[in-house]
Amino acid sequence: MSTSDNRFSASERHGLYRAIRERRDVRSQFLPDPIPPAVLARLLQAAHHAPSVGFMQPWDFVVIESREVREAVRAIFERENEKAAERFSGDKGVLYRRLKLEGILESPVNLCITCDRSRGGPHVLGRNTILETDLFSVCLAVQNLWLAARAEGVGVGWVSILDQGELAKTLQLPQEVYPVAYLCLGYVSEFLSRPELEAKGWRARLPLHELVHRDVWGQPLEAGPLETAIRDKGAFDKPS
Ligand SMILES: Cc1cc2c(cc1C)N(C[C@H](O)[C@H](O)[C@H](O)COP(=O)(O)O)c1[nH]c(=O)[nH]c(=O)c1N2
Repeated sequence: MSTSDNRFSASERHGLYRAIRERRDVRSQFLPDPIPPAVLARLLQAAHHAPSVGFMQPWDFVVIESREVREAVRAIFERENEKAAERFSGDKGVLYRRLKLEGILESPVNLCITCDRSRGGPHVLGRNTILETDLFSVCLAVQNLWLAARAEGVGVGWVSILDQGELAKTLQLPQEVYPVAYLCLGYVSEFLSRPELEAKGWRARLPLHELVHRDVWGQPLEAGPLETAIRDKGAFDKPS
């Protein structure tokens, strides 16, 4: 049996890597067109198939279409964003204030993915030592949904400039349920070819080879096949 017997076909692999490469955080390009229920259901299924600590599946999905609720969340954003802007001074502050960092009202659907920290009882397999693993699991659900959405042509924007207590109150979350991700979803006029924060000069993608260490932190990868392959960006853009 060859090592590649379990591989996806070339076109399936291309599709998966394409979704990873071309997934974007969307804020400005939302169209008002509704997302058909079958499409939204597939995205929720993708999220629900994420790995989770002890198979805890700690997530719930609050699907928000109500204008009133979205306006309340938008007001929380406005307050928090004003505070955030004050943390950046000079040119950075000017640039920050120019950035659009949410599409709460422009997108047709908002989705809050939560973590029920009490699900499955007090002792969850795998969560005894690292308590945050339930929150990590919810982040994986978010990423599954984000990638599936890209494949469906649906844009997703994560809004984290929110006071979590106020958000929980607005969404009437129970005490033990924590709002991990507030997402804006909708079809888009375009997916930008690179991160908007990079295009607008906020921050660039770091070179991967500088982030890969050998055996212990700080020990760079020596020149060799792995280092060469990592530097060959084309291999990721066009996987064989
Ligand atoms: C946990 C978390 C929280 C946020 C984000 C992401 C994640 C993972 N991002 C999106 C973020 O800015 C974006 O992913 C990067 O700029 C990279 O761009 P692409 O996602 O590749 O388009 C984000 N974007 C934004 O405009 N407002 C926000 O509040 C947040 N919050």
